[in-house]
Amino acid sequence: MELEKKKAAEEAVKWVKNGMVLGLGTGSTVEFMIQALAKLVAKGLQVVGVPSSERTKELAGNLGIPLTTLDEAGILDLNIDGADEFDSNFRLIKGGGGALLREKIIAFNSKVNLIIADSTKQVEKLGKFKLPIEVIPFAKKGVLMKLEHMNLHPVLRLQSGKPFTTDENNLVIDVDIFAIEDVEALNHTLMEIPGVVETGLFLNLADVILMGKDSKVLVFENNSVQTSFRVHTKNT
Ligand SMILES: O=C(CO)[C@H](O)[C@H](O)COP(=O)(O)O
Repeated sequence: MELEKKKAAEEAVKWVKNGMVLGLGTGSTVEFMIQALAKLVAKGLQVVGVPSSERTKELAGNLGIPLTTLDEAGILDLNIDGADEFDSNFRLIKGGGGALLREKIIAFNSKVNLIIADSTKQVEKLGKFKLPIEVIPFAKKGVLMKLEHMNLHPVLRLQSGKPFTTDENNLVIDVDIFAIEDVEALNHTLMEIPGVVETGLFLNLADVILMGKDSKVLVFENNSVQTSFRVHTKNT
């Protein structure tokens, strides 16, 4: 899978043009992209990036990619991010790395959202991967009870035995949505629970998905909302 991630990441930087303001996602696939981007920057490409996490900020900064904030940047030209799952309607589950809130804010503020993924991320039905939900600590107990009541089998995410905290100092609760048919309605319901800040369901946001498949990269373009894929195969 590492090769597929790297292939997709290397294809993604071909979308970057001189002068662009870029959203920089989070995760191992994005890290391959940041390494490829840093090489182009070292050769003279002029871009500025808005990192979606402290982890990405550190890596991109260390590799010499000029960075700014979303406040400074405004609307971004191109956002490149990974995904934990995607389906044929370009709906994503994200947040495996816990950066879903900033990632979704960046995606919403970007002209084009390019998703890079290995082939294990393509699913017929969303939900084998648990859906992350970012929650304000004060609301933890009530949100857990509500999610339990909704039969979503919530689990508070832990790290080294302690509650995992996001870059925005919130908690993450992972839920099982595999039995859910209408994820749009689910997302709406989840967002109405007081204390829920954001969910890892990225709906109507992905424009293009570059999926590494063996030594190739498949390009899925979302020309209109909720249409099936147009697929081109590129040998890279
Ligand atoms: O949403 C994310 C982080 O919050 C990542 O994009 C997602 O977890 C995929 O990660 P990876 O590229 O390591 O498989």
